[in-house]
Order: sequence, then C-alpha cells, then structure tokens
Amino acid sequence: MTEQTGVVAGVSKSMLRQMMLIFLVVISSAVLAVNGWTLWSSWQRMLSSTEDNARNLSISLSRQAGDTFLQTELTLQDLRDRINIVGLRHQSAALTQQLLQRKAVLPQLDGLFIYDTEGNWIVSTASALPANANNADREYFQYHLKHSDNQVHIGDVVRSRSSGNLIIPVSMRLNNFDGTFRGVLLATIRIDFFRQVYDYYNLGEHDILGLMKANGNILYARPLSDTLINKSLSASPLFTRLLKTSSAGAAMYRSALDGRERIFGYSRLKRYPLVVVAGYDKQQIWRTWGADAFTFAMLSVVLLLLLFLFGFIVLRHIHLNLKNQFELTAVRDQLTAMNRTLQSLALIDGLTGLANRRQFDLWLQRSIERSSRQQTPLSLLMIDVDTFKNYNDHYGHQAGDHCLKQVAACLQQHQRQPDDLVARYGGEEFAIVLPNTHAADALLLAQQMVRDVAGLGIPHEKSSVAEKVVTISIGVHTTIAGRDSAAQDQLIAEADKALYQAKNSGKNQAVAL
Ligand SMILES: Nc1nc2c(ncn2[C@@H]2O[C@H](COP(=O)(O)OP(=O)(O)OP(=O)(O)O)[C@@H](O)[C@H]2O)c(=O)[nH]1
Repeated sequence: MTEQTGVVAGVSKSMLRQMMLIFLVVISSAVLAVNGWTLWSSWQRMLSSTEDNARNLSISLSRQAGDTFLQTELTLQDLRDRINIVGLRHQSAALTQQLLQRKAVLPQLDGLFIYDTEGNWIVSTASALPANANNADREYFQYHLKHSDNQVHIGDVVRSRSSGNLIIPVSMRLNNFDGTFRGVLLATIRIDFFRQVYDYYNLGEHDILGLMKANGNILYARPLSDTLINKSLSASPLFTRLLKTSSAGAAMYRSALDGRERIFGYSRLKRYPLVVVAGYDKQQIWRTWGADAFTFAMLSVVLLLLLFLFGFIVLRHIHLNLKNQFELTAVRDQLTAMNRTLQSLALIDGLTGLANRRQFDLWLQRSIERSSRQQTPLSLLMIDVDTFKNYNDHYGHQAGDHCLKQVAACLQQHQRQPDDLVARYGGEEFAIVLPNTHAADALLLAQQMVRDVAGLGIPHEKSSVAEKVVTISIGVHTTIAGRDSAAQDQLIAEADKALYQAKNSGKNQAVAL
C-alpha cells in the first residue's frame, strides 16, 4: 500500500468511526430520552390512577359509613317516637323486645340503651345489667344533659360496659313534653363492624383505611393498632388544609401516625361530622411500579446493547470493505507500475538505454505505414562500430560495453524530432529511423554522426583507421514506402548494403544508396 493510500485509508477509517460513534450516541440518547420520558409518564400515570383509586375508595367507604350511621339514627328516631307515645316506665318489657328486634337486623350494632335523667339504665339489649349501672359519666350523656337539640350525637370510641367491646356511641336526647331532659337513647356501633368491612378490601400491608370524626379524632384505622383509636389527627394536612377547601379529594402527604408517605383519598360525610380516608403507601406503589419499570429498563438496555453490537458489526464490515478496497487499489497501482516497468524493459536496451530491436521493428513498421499513407520520404541509417572485435580483444569486454554506451549517447544526441528513433540493432550495430527525411538530409546527418563519434576520441589502438580512435560506418537508404509487406526487409537490406559499401570503402564514413 502506498503512503498516500494509507493516509487516505486512515482518514476514512477515523471519519467512519467518528460518524458511527456520533450515530450511536445520537441513537442511544434518543432511546434513553424516550425511555426516560416513558418511565416518567408511566410513574405520573401510576400516581394519578392511585389518586383516583384512593378518592373513589374513600367516597365509597364514606357512603358505607353514612348508611351505617343513617340506619342507626333512623332506629334511634323510631325508638324515640315510640317512647314519646308509650312512655318509659311501664313499657320496659315491650321496649326491650323492640330494642332486641332492632339490634338483630342491624349487624353494626353492639347494643341499644335507654338511660334516665340520672344516667341509670332503664332499658337495654344487654343480657344482664352491670351492678350499679350508671352512664352519667359518659361524654354523650353529659352532652345531651347540656344540649337541648334533638340531633344525633356521635361520641369518641369507648369500651362498652355491657359487652366489653370497643364501640362508637351514637346517641339522642329524650325530652319530656315540656322540653326538659328525660334521658338519653343510645345505640353503640361495634368497631369490629368497620374492621370486618375494611378487611374485605385487598390492600397492601401499609395501606390505610380510616374513619375519623370531623375534629380529627380516629374512630378506626386499618391496619393500625387499636391503641391509636381516639388519637387526634387535627394537625394533619387533611384537617389543617385539605378539608377546608373541599369535602372530597386526593393528595399525597406524610401520615401523622407513622410518618409514611401515602396517597390519600378523603371524603367528608354530608350528614354526619365524619371523615373517611383511604391511603396507599407510596413505597409500595414505587415497588410495584419499579418492578415493571425495571423490566422495561432492562429491555431497553438489551435493545441498546444490541444496537451497539449491530453498530460494531456494521463498522467492522465497513472497515474490512474499506481495507480490501484500499488494498485492491494498492495492488492495482503496483501492478500498473510493474506493467509499465515490464513494458519499458521490453522496449529498451539494457546496456545503452536506447530503444531495443523490438521497439525498432515496431517503430520502423509504423513509420513505413505512415510513409506509405502520406507518401513522405523515410530514411534508415544502419550503423556499425568499426573493428570492434579488435577493441574487445584489446581492451576487454567491459571496456567494449562502456565504448558502446558512449557511442550510443552520441548517436542519441542527434535525434532531431520525436518521430526519430535511435535504436540498438544488435551487438555493436545501431539503427536510426528518420521519418519524413529526404536522402540528402539523412546523408548529411549520418556524416555528422560519423564525425562526432570519431570526435569522441575514444582510443582504439587496433583500429584500421589512421586516427586510432573508435569510429563508425553508416549505410543510408531513403524510400517512399509502398504497401508491400516486404517493405521493411527491403529497406533494411538496402541500408545494410550501403553500410557494407561504407565498410569496404575504408570505414569511418557514411554511404547513401
Ligand atoms: N563488449 C561488447 N562486445 C560486443 C557486444 N555485442 C557484440 N560484441 C562484439 O562485437 C564484435 C563484432 O565483431 P565483428 O562482427 O567481427 O566485426 P568488427 O570486428 O567490428 O569488424 P567490422 O565490422 O568489419 O568493422 C564481436 O567481437 C562481438 O563479440 C556487446 O554487447 N559488448
């Protein structure tokens, strides 16, 4: 490979590598950007759909809680109407029956109770009254004692004195006809009822469903411990901010209970001062989403790796192709150069650097054709070094070679035009083709050559000429060639004849025939 080809190959290879590198960087950046965007938007969709789920679940649970409390309220109202009609004292057996029937059809109820103005138990669904049973100390009793409204009152969670269960007291004030305090009507809702309802939902370990009072007190929260019941969450963003602007919605915030970040759906009940929340644990959402995202990211990485592998293979193939191409070009250049050398070797005489016999034959043939075609004169000079055998014998073959080179150089100097051809005809013989040259001009030129070779003054002690220097004899023949195929042989023969005559006439001269 030539140096230039190597440089070109190097430049092309590094350019190709750069282009491929840029291509791969652009493609992988695009893949990363698209995948990053896809992952980000899928995370946003996940958050958004979780918010929707949380909001819907909280609304659905608030309806369930509303129905539970409404059934309880209607039962209390019904009982109060009945008490207002039939009275209390003499109807305890019938009322007890009534309470038991009502309790039987409402699964949320732990019990139904009627207290007198002192807080004593008058009628209840409890199978046995506790000793010295009196509920005057309960919050709801004190509330109704002090408030004359007929509305239902929902208290904080307490442990039932009759069943021992955790219950939500739902109570109403009983009035005499004159509006004075007559006692309290109480329905207790089992916390376990909400536990069962909330357990029905298939939620994660840290997901929350909670029922709270509007002041922030917890009535029940799954899956948190019962010790958190009645704990106040009034400082939570739900009560300080969110519920002040909307009665239902969704938001992400850190739970005041356990510090975990959740997506909460919340809904305030229309009829009761209660709030229901449904919170999905953000870490769990992240893990669920992460598993899918990881698979997606791994597939993208595999895709990128395949892309790089493919790029590498393509680059390698292009490299190989380029290499082959450059090698082929180099081989072709070498062959062309070798061909040129072979061609010149085939046409040039190795000793003198003149045209060789082969070139002479081709040239003479071409010149004859042109002379025939253009009808122009063509001259041929046949030249022989005089008594060269003696020279060789006396000075040695090497000196003979040197002498031939000097004579050849001298003859070459007489080439007048590009069409003239000075050739070594063979041994110590030379020939000169002179296209478009008349006989007189050819003879003049031959005579000048004779003089100039002698003028070289190459010593030749054994020469037959008097000057004892190397001389030449020249036979000249001029013709306007015909189309005859023997024209070449004829021309050479005639020039040879003239040369013979020059030799016989004492050498060191030119003869034209
Ligand atoms: N040194 C050398 N000698 C050569 C070369 N080619 C031919 N010769 C010699 O040239 C001589 C030619 O001798 P002849 O043909 O007898 O002719 P001549 O001695 O020149 O005699 P005339 O032609 O009558 O003048 C021979 O001795 C060849 O060996 C060559 O390439 N180098």
